[in-house]
Amino acid sequence: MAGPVLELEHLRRTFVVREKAGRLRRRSRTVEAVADISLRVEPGEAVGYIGANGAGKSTTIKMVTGILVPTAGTVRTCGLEPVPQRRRLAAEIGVVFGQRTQLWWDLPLRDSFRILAAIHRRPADDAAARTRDLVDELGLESLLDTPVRQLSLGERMRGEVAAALLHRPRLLVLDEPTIGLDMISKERLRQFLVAERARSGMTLLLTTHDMGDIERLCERVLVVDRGRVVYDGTLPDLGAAVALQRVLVVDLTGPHPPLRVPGTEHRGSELDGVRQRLAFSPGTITAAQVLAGVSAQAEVRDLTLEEPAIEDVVRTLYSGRERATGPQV
Ligand SMILES: Nc1ncnc2c1ncn2[C@@H]1O[C@H](COP(=O)(O)OP(=O)(O)OP(=O)(O)O)[C@@H](O)[C@H]1O
Repeated sequence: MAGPVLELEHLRRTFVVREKAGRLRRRSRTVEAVADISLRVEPGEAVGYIGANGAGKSTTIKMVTGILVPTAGTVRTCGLEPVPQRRRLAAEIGVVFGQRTQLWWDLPLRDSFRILAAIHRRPADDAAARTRDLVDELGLESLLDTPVRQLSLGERMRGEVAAALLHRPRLLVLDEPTIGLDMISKERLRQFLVAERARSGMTLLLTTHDMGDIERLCERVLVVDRGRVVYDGTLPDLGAAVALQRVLVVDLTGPHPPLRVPGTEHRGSELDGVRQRLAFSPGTITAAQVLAGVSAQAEVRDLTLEEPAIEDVVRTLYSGRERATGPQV
């Protein structure tokens, strides 16, 4: 089908909350979760939808997937109106909420897949072949007979992603898919998603607080703040706009004066310099070069690399806009 996968025009959603205003009185307050969002996503795009807590991401996702009715504006997902055409939409999209499950808690994974294939009315042989492929690619074979409640978080998330893709949706919506996962599980899921996109050409919409997810999976980034899109572009351009920095944390074998490595900024020492933090911009110098610079001066016992926090990205971006154009209200 031609046309955009997502088309949002002046989308708005408010909530009325009742709160205490004295001992007996209560008053209503309107929360503007999504203030005014317009955007288009074309087939095959991979879009990261990021922002601080409470920025309006989940509310947008809920309107896009037909869980919430907009207060104003329009939303079309795969050419459909999500709420009135929810059944047709279910055939076009797959959704994974990192904090919720679409699997049957007490049933073995295998049975959840069977039920979902039946719900989507897939022909038996097609459903079996598709399930086999996904089980294979996501390494779920040995888990098929395990009840979902006994799976680890990483295993369950792989099951959730398989369940969302069984009916070959055109759009996969992932809301915090890697939350709480260890590095290995995150990487495994990301690798699968990269490969699956290359195979199927599906469109991806992803919310996350993990910049690693964005880096690996998304070509386009939308930053939302207080219910509005404040940035729409590539991650490298976002990095240039807010000088996204990473921090290399090194533990040395003994006390050491502050390290001076060209191209980095010393961000502090602890325990007489046993632990030191060096900030750098990945566009200017690589982590390996920073490490080489440190190793030339001191013996490194351990190291970690800190990704920039999305909250910092948004804060920097927003304060930059306020300085440049005045507050956006
Ligand atoms: N059902 C609701 N009733 C009242 N207020 C709500 C409701 N859902 C969301 N909100 C409010 O709307 C705002 C946006 O919430 P939303 O969940 O969309 O943010 P988010 O960007 O997804 O945040 P997070 O990263 O924490 O998940 C918040 O202030 C939230 O408290």
